[in-house]
Amino acid sequence: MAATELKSISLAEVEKHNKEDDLWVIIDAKIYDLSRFKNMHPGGKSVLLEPEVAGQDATEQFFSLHRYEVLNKPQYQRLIVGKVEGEQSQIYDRIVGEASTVPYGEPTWLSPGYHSPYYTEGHRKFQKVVRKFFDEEVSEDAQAREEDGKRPSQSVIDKMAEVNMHAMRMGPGKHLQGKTLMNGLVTPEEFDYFHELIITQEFARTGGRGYGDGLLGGKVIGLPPVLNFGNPELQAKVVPDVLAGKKFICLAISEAQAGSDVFGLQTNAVKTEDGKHWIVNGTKKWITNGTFADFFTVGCKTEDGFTVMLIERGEGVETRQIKTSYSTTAGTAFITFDNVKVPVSNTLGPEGGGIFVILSNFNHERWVMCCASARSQRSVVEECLKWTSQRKAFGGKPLNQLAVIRSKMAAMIARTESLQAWLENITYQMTHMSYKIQADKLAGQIAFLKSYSTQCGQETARDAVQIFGGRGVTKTGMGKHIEHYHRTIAFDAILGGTEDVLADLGVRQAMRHMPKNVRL
Ligand code: HEM
Repeated sequence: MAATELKSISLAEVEKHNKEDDLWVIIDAKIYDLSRFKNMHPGGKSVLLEPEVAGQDATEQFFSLHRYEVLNKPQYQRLIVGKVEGEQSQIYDRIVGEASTVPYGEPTWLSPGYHSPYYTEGHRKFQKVVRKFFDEEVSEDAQAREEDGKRPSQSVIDKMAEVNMHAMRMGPGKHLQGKTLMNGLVTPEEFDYFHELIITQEFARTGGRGYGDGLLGGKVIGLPPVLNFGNPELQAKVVPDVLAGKKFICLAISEAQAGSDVFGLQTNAVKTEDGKHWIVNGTKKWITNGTFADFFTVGCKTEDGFTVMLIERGEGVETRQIKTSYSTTAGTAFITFDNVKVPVSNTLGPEGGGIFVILSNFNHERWVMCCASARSQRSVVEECLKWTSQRKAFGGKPLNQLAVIRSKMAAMIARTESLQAWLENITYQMTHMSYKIQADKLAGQIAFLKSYSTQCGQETARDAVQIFGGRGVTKTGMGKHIEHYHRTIAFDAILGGTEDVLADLGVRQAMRHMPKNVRL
C-alpha cells in the first residue's frame, strides 16, 4: 500500500494503543498493529511492550535490530493500519536499478561529481541497463538458490540468453559477431573489457557467492579454450548451444593430487592405435558446474607433455557433488573418467602444448575474479557504513563514534578503492593488447592483483565480522551478508590459483623480464 493511500492517524491516537491486547508501533511514519503478531514476533513479546516502544515511534530501535527487507515482506505489510498525520516515510532500501547514495557504495566513476578517463557515455548507459537487469531478473533467484542449493533457474539463464549476456561474459571477440547485445545497446565491435567488467561487477552485487559460480562460472573459464583453440566443427557443435544457455560446459583441471600445481596432474590420455581417439583415465576435483555440465574442458597428461581436450558427458564420465563451504548451487563436482573415448579432433591447441592453452586462459579467469572481488568488498564496505551509523551501543552512541571502528572502516575503504583503481588500469591495458600480448605483459600484473584482492578480502571479512559482532557469524538478520562473505571469501583466495602461488608467479614473471645488463 502506498503511504499516500494510508489513513492518517494522530500521534495522540497512536499513543492510546499501548497495551498487550491493543498494540501499535510507528516505524518510519507507518503505523503497525502488532496486537496479534507480538506472540509470533521472532524477537519476543516483551520488547514490543516496553514503554518506549508500545504506542510510540520505534523507528530507531527497529533499524538497529532488523534489515529493511523485513518491512517489505507481504505478511508484515498487512500489519499496517495507517500513517502518522503530517509525516512521510523517509527511509528506503536499495532501489531497483539505482546507484547507492552511501559514500564508497559505488566506484568513483558511478559517484556524482567524480570523473574517470576509462568509461565512455556508452559504458555509462550500459551500466544502468545491466544493473536494472540483474536487480530485476537475477537478484531474487541468487538469494533463493544460494539458500536451497539448487542449480540457477533455467528461466534466468534463458533471460540472460535473450540479451546475449552469456556471450558478453566471455569478453570481446569473434564470438560476439552478428549478435544483438543488450537489445542493441552496444555493438559487438564496441564491446570491450570495460563492458565485461561492468557485467561482472553488477553480477557480484547480487551477493550470492555460490550462485555467482553456479550461474555458468564454468562456462566463463571452460569455453575460452574452445573459442581460441577448437577446430571449426567442434566450435559449431559446442559454442552456439553453450552461449544460448542450452548446454553447459566446465573447466576440469584440478585433481585431488594436484590443485594449483598444473604440472602435477595425473589424468592421462593415450592415443588408440589408429590415432583417431584419445582414451582418457583419471579424476578431477572441485570442478565448478561439473554436476550439470554437458562438456568438460580437460587437462590431461599425454606422451608429449600436457594436452587440453574437450570431453562430452557420456560413457565412462561420472560426476558427483562435493559439499563445500559455499552453496551447492555452484554445482562443484568430483569427476571420474574411466576409459573415455575422445575424438582426437576434440584436442584444444597443440598436442603437448596444453600449458599455453591453460595459462593464457588463466589470465582472463583471474581478471574476472578480481572484478567480482573488488565489487563484493565494496558491498561489505556499504553494509559496514550503514550498520555502524544505525547501530547504537555503549551509551547510546552510533558505533561509528568509536575510533577503533573507524580505523577498521578506513582500512577496508582504502583496500576497496585501491583494488578498483588497479583493476581499471589493468582493464585499460587489456583493451589495448591482443590476447597473446596480454599473456606476456599482464600475467604478472593480474596474478598480483588477484592475490592482493583476496588478501584484502580476507582482511575486510575479518574486520567486518568484528564490526558486526555475533551478527557477523549469523546466517539471518542484520549481518547475513557479512556472514556469507566471511564464510565464502576463502573460495576467492583458492580458485584460479591460491594467493601465495599467484604472488610468487608475479615475481617470477618480473624475474623473467629482468634486463641482463642492470646493476645497482
Ligand atoms: C513491524 C514491526 C516488526 C516486525 C515485522 C518485526 C519482525 C521481526 C523479525 C522478522 C525478526 C527476525 C529478524 C531476522 O533474524 O531476520 C525480528 C527480530 C527481532 N525484533 Fe522485531 N519486528 C518488529 C518490530 C520490532 C520492534 C519495534 C522491536 C523493538 C525493540 C523489535 C525487536 C526485535 C528483536 C530484539 C529481535 C531479535 C533480533 C536479533 O535476533 O538480532 N522488533 N523482528
